[in-house]
Amino acid sequence: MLTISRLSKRYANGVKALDSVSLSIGNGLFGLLGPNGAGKSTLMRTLATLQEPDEGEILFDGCNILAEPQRLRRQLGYLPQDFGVYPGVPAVQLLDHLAVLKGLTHRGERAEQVDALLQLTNLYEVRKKDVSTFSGGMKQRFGIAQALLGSPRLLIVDEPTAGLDPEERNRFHNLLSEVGESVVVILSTHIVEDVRDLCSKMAILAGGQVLLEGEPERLVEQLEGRVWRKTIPKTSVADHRAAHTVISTHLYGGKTRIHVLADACPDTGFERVTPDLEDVYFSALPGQPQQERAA
Ligand SMILES: Nc1ncnc2c1ncn2[C@@H]1O[C@H](COP(=O)(O)OP(=O)(O)OP(=O)(O)O)[C@@H](O)[C@H]1O
Repeated sequence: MLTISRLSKRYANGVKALDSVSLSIGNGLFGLLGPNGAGKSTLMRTLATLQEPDEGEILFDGCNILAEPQRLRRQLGYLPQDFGVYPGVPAVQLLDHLAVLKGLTHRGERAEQVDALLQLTNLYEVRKKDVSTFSGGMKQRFGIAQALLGSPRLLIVDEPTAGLDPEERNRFHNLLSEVGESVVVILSTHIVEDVRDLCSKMAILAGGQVLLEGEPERLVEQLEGRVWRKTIPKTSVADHRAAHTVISTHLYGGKTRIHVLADACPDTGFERVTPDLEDVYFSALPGQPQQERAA
């Protein structure tokens, strides 16, 4: 169990990246969803003990990780948003090197674990290839392999699917959900589908604050019957925003579709739709209704 209490962080330039964040995270996959600049990476780096908060407390299975970072590091796997690889080094060799850095000193055990992780991430066939030549998806799978070295109990993955094509994202999702059966996984993302497909618990972070927290299905249920859709000319978007609680706009077949939150039919031409997690996400965000849904 990971318990985060009143975590705050202000950078030297005055930006308050975390503003009294409190969360309780149990086993399974936890999705931390938020737009760019929400504070997700700051929170991930803080949990990974790479930077310190100004205030707050983090307990992992009762251990205060800010006071004893080394205890957490022994149980931690971390896939940062950007990670570099040494050029000219085959995957198997790089993974072995990272395993040594992670404290796997027994050569035989290390080789066994490196092979098993290359198999798990479907990279065994390309293990002799230079990691710097890998595609984005292969690199991310390699990133998960290195994060799983040493059998961590807490796995932190920061925006792992950004830039992946649908097939690779799907493959990555399958891999994460397999891994999530045995460890606590925190997945930070700005992609709603990542959370919808994978996570049994989630929180929405924006402006350094937790706006909403719960089970995705329950959160969607709370919007049941209250989301309305209309296709409108682009020129009347502003009028609709002035008149209704527009939670999102998106283009569909070249036309503008809006989603509106209302307890009863807002106006002529609206049809009730089954809410989805994007509706939850956009209705929770401050600054709406400027949000644009992905098509
Ligand atoms: N080292 C830093 N110094 C100053 N400001 C920073 C620093 N790192 C992040 N910030 C600012 O803190 C806020 C939160 O950034 P953070 O990277 O944690 O958000 P994020 O949700 O991960 O966003 P993204 O998806 O764009 O990475 C942003 O306004 C960002 O510009």
